[in-house]
Amino acid sequence: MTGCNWGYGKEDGPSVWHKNYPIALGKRQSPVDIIPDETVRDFSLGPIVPDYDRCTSVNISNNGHSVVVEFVDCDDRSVIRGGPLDNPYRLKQFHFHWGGKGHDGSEHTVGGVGYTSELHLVHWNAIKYRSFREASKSSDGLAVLGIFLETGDDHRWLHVITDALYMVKYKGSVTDFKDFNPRCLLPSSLHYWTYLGSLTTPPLYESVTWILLKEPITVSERQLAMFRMLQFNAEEEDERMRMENNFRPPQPLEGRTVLSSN
Ligand SMILES: NS(=O)(=O)c1cc(F)ccc1F
Ligand SMILES: [Zn+2]
Repeated sequence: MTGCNWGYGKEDGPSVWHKNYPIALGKRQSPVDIIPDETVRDFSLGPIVPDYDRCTSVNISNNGHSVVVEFVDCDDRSVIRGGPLDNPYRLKQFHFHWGGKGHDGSEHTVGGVGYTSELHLVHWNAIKYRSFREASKSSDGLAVLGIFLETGDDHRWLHVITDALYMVKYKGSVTDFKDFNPRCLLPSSLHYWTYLGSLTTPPLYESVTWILLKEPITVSERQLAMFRMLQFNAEEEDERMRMENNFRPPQPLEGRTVLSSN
């Protein structure tokens, strides 16, 4: 598979991904609409424990679909454990999904209502698998911690990320991004919903244990607008396309149960 044949436009967006990625029509696809009254309280679900204090961020990049911050994942220096997870999962990267000006852009919705944006912290099961690539193809290979963003006051730490966005305006750009600890992006409560799902972009592998925090974090419209100055296209491409609405809409639950921590 050379190059990237999918996007978020009319011709290459989520409604046609199934043509090249038939798993898009599968039984454990993500995102989903979470209906709180239909979630099941599971008292055996312990707290989720993100342990990022020895994390090593490396760079920030524009991959033509989102802005991504990558971490050193050659050992267990930053992991998430507990909750529905049987093993610690290593932090690999985080990225965002967002909408257009004045429009929601989260992937998961709650009671049919979307948030302005959604942050995904992507982790992989290095106990059972030897690489992220191998884990990403395995049913218990990945754990993604999802955090909703709502608009309000400036987020005290998000500026560290938005200040770097001008350096990665175009697809394929990457720049150093050291000493960033994503702990500062977590809300105060770690209460969560969890369910078994998939990557929300091609290849859409059904390998993700989703852990969605119930409490959103607050960012300002001005901070969010900075994400929209990114572009889907590379610098040398003629067609300039603002990076926004890079989210997949909710997919059928297909009989899955969403569990609630409490
Ligand atoms: N949006 S996502 O967290 O499901 C995701 C994470 C990856 F590492 C790769 C593809 C993805 F779609
Ligand atoms: Zn994502």
